[in-house]
This record gives sequence, structure tokens and C-alpha cells, in this order.
Amino acid sequence: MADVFVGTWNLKESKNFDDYMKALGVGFATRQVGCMTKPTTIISIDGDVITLKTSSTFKSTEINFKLGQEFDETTADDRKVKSLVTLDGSKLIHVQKWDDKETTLVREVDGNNLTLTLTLGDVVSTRSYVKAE
Ligand SMILES: CCCCCCCCCCCCCCCCCC(=O)O
Repeated sequence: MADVFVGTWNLKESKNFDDYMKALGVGFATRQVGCMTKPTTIISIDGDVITLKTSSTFKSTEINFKLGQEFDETTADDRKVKSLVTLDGSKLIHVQKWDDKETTLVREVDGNNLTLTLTLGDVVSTRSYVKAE
């Protein structure tokens, strides 16, 4: 079922990302660059391990995980979080917990479009990715 997420995805449009980064506590200078940055996310699956690499000229991250199994993650803004990724219907739901805080990153594919919805409290950012051919 996670197969629909496999591929190379390029950021096309981003809404409210500055507010999301602000809610995370990211400083002004990093937010400025973060808003300009257009990452590419590559998702692959090998057996039951999913790899999600997000690369940009500014920051890059890679996580390897199994659905339903908690893992340690260091985020692009250097938070050390406990992460859990699950599949709920067509949604890949990634929950990060740290310092009694929690954020969710939900990915959903519709054809050649992948929508990433970032939520922290009442702050919601939507980032639209398009599949590279
Ligand atoms: C590796 C992703 C680079 C995106 C720009 C970096 C901005 C500075 C750090 C902000 C951390 C926000 C959490 C990560 C959100 C990931 C967004 C995405 O994959 O499109």
C-alpha cells in the first residue's frame, strides 16, 4: 500500500511554512532560507524498510524506518525526536515527539501529486510536491 509513495518528488508550492517553522522555534535567518528552499524527496521501499530522503542545497535528511516501529530521528532543524510512521488508509502519518511537544507530517498521494501537511498545535502548513518523470 505504501508503494504509491515511491518515487522522486519535487516541491512545487508551499503554504504557511514560515509559521510552522516559527512554531518549531526555528530562528529568523534559517526560516528565510527554509522558505526559499525547494527540496526533492525520494521515497523508496526495500522489503519492510522505507527510506525517505529529502535533499536541498540548504539541508538534507534521511530516515529509514519500518511502519509502526518507533525510531530516533534528528530533524533538519536539529531536534532529536522519537518518530513513529504509520499508514492510515491512503495517508502516511509521521508523528514526531520531543520535549513534551508533538508534530505530525502527513503525506498523501493523488496521481502525480504528493501533499505534505505539517501540523503543530493550531499551525498547519501545506507543501505540494510533484512527481519527477
Ligand atoms: C530537509 C528539508 C529541508 C527543508 C528546508 C529546511 C528548513 C529549515 C529547517 C526547518 C525544519 C522543519 C521540519 C522539516 C519539514 C520538512 C519539510 C519538507 O519535507 O518539505
